[in-house]
Amino acid sequence: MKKTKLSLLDQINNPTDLKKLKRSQLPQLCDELREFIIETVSRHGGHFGASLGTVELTAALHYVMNTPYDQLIWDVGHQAYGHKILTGRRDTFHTNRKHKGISGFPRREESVYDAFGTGHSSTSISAALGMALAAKLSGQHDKQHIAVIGDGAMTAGMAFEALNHAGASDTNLIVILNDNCMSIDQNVGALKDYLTHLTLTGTYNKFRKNVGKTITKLPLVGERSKELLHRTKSGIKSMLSEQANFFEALNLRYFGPLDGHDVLKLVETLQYMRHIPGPKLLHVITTKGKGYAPAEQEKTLWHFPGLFDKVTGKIQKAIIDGPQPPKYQDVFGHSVVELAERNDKIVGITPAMLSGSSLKFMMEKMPERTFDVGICEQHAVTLAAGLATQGMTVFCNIYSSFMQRGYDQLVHDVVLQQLPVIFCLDRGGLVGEDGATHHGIYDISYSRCLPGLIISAPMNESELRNLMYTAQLSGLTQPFMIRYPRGQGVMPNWRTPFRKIKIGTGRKIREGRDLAILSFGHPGNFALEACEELEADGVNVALFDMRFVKPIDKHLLHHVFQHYRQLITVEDGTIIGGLGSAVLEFMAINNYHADVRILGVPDRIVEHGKVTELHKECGFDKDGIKAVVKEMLQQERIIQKLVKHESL
Ligand SMILES: Cc1ncc(C[n+]2csc(CCOP(=O)(O)OP(=O)(O)O)c2C)c(N)n1
Ligand SMILES: CC(=O)[C@@H](O)[C@H](O)COP(=O)(O)O
Ligand SMILES: [Mg+2]
Repeated sequence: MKKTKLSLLDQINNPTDLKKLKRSQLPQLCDELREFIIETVSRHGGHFGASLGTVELTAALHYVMNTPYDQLIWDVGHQAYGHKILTGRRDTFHTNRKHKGISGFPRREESVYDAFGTGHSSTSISAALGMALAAKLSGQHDKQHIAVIGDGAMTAGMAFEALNHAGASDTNLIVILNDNCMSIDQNVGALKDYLTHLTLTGTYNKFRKNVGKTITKLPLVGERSKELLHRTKSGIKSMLSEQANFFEALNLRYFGPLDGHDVLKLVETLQYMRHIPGPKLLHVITTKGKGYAPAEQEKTLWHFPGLFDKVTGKIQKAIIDGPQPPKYQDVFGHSVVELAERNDKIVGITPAMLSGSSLKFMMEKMPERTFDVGICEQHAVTLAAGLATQGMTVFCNIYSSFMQRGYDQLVHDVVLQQLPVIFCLDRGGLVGEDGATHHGIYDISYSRCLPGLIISAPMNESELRNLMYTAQLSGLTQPFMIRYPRGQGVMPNWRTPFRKIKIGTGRKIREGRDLAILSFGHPGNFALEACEELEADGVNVALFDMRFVKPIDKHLLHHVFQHYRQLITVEDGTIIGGLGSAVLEFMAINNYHADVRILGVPDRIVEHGKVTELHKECGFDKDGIKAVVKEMLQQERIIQKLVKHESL
């Protein structure tokens, strides 16, 4: 049987194999790598456009650099599929983001080639600089440290903090700025405009590089020639560019802008750069979704398209009968527009998640009152605080895990000044395939300890609307947090009339005799299903939706502890410091005694997988709740029998 010729990609199980290729073979390798990513993501899902945009850069980096000795860090990491495939994970790549499969982001524990775990943006330069300083202190002067960071990730404060330090540290650091003019949505801000200017006035750099090459051909006589070289170039720089290059102003040697899809040019440039000491920045221009027309044309949609037909470019839509409940994010997005249409003090803020949060609806309708601030959560929070001091009603929408980035601003700028900012924390709870970096499971804990912060979670879409409506009513004098999960709610007919909710009140969902469940947010629906199924087995369980974890409904808790000996709390968040802890605190303070089980996310790192798999794994899905009810009641029966026996 004719043996099919192995493709180049099939021959590459690590970068050592890659280095065996002739340079002239690299363009073909890139074509094969791009096709492999398209094929696999079309069938298995995952982030898409970003990895297509870095195919050539990935191949060039692993061809030139001595990975894993040289440290290579991928910022955000959603663009590292090519890196994973070339570093020994080609044959497991189909398990990407799947339960017990490889992660969708670089992970140190997954591969020696993953120098640093990423997932939240803008950490790469700091991490690479840390590694570079360690190498310098250990005398590893030949070691390279490369941070690949996008133009979106470069807008974050910590990227600038790192650049500020890098420019003052004489280390072997290469920052590669992958500039595709995109974040998830269009990139925003003055830096984006500057990079465009830099790209358009590329003359300076090309000319400087040619001058540089000519001079370096002169017989180098040590420092004298280097000094001459540097003086000549700085003279040229001031002559050619009316403004100094921003990065050079911070003392990073700037190279570029370079065509980020010209793999041979990238190889040549990286080889040249790796021999130049000190911090450097290579500015490459790429196209997000490169090589797959639909992804090049609709970059935001193809950032994360889901499954698709790679031939037709048709994205698969789940076919489910009957009316479907909306995504919570869309309920937020449409409801904030409804509220803003009747309250002109309302403004909206998102740190670079315009589409993800659905604040895009408000941007479309009232752009002058909607602010996409870039990947700048810290700035978003304090911007909101500033707006609130002037009487604006601010809906600041930040994914729960990304809010971790703005925690000090929440404490210092909002809570300590008791400013009435409304924080809508989307992706509150386990998120699924994005995994540990993106699970929004600490927000209940990290906010419950803050004085004067109202913390709420809707059980469904109608409740979300009512909480949003209540929060924006005039007279709010405290910060107000509303957290809700990724994905759909439970109400196809969700556009219910706004209704004011009394802050700090829970609500009884169903009566019960044997045991009471206290839920917070969307998991109340899992508990309701469990109660209804248990009813069929003659088990009669009460359900209360707490709705607020701060201020907690003390009246309701007194009622529950006075009528039930067994309680279960359910929340989509860590069990440390969440609703369950609040209930136990109340029980102790008021000297009640009951058998309380706390269901939620256990105190360990929860990886990636379908969100239903993770709910099951953590034990707070419908079946998990049912099992705990039965076990508790069984235990109660045994205790009752023992007590009865002893009394005879
Ligand atoms: C702290 C943080 N905020 C927001 C995000 C969500 N996010 C993931 S990728 C991305 C855009 C990144 O843009 P860029 O760095 O330019 O990479 P590109 O997708 O263009 O390759 C954003 C906002 C994140 N991962 N981390
Ligand atoms: C890479 C990244 O951080 C974002 O793309 C994130 O994965 C978006 O999450 P959602 O899909 O929940 O909007
Ligand atoms: Mg970008």
